Amino acid sequence: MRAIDIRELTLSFNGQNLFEDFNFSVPQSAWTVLLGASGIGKSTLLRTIAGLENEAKIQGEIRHQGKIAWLAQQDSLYPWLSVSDNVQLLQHLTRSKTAESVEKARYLLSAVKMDKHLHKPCYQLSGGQRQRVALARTLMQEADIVLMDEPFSALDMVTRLQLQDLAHQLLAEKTVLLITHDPQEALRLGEQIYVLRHQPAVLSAPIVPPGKAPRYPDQHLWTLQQQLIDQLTEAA
Ligand SMILES: Nc1ncnc2c1ncn2[C@@H]1O[C@H](COP(=O)(O)OP(=O)(O)OP(=O)(O)O)[C@@H](O)[C@H]1O
Repeated sequence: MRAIDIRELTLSFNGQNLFEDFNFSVPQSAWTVLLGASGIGKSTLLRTIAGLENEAKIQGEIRHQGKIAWLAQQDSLYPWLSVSDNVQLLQHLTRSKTAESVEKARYLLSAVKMDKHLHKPCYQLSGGQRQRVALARTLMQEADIVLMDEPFSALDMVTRLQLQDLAHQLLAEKTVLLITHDPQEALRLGEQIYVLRHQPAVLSAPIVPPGKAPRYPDQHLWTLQQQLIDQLTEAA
């Protein structure tokens, strides 16, 4: 089953086609990863899928099954709101917090190991802690599809590995489309990995790493990583 289906997408800014007759589909309940050179159009594609791209000229068909949530590199938490209220942002903004939503936020914050910080304002958190809260907020939305735009890229390596594992565990049933610049992250988490190249953008053949995610580097993954790096280098 396809969760996202893009047919014959042509998308341009100021007459320049980033995508032309572009076809792409994302299977349900799996992690699909997109890599590609800076400026190729990855974030634009994600915004287009989410219906948030207002400035491009867009033709073609974009379908998705179910509700979409978004997790980005810039966590967009409200710095002066508490951790708990950031997770209940919708309820906070619409003044519809209930005992149930408070409990659910607490449960999700415990899942991301942030329940000790429920009442802290978010400006007091580290980058890794903020991304944990952002992940809990994404989970609070109970979306079927999670679009991730480099959510771990600003983190140190150890925190990044921890959050990759956590996100993978907590989003196991979801359809995830992840954008990253990191071939190793792609190979750790992806069930299918594509590289976007050229302008207008063209998709590579999918790379399907063996075994279950999250994976740990072995000889075969190193070889696949080199393959991805070669494709990215060729595209640069
Ligand atoms: N609103 C806009 N108006 C004009 N051009 C835009 C607009 N948004 C994006 N672009 C251009 O579209 C191209 C693709 O941008 P996009 O952010 O999608 O790239 P990307 O692959 O996500 O890059 P990066 O990896 O650096 O984040 C870039 O050349 C960018 O300048």
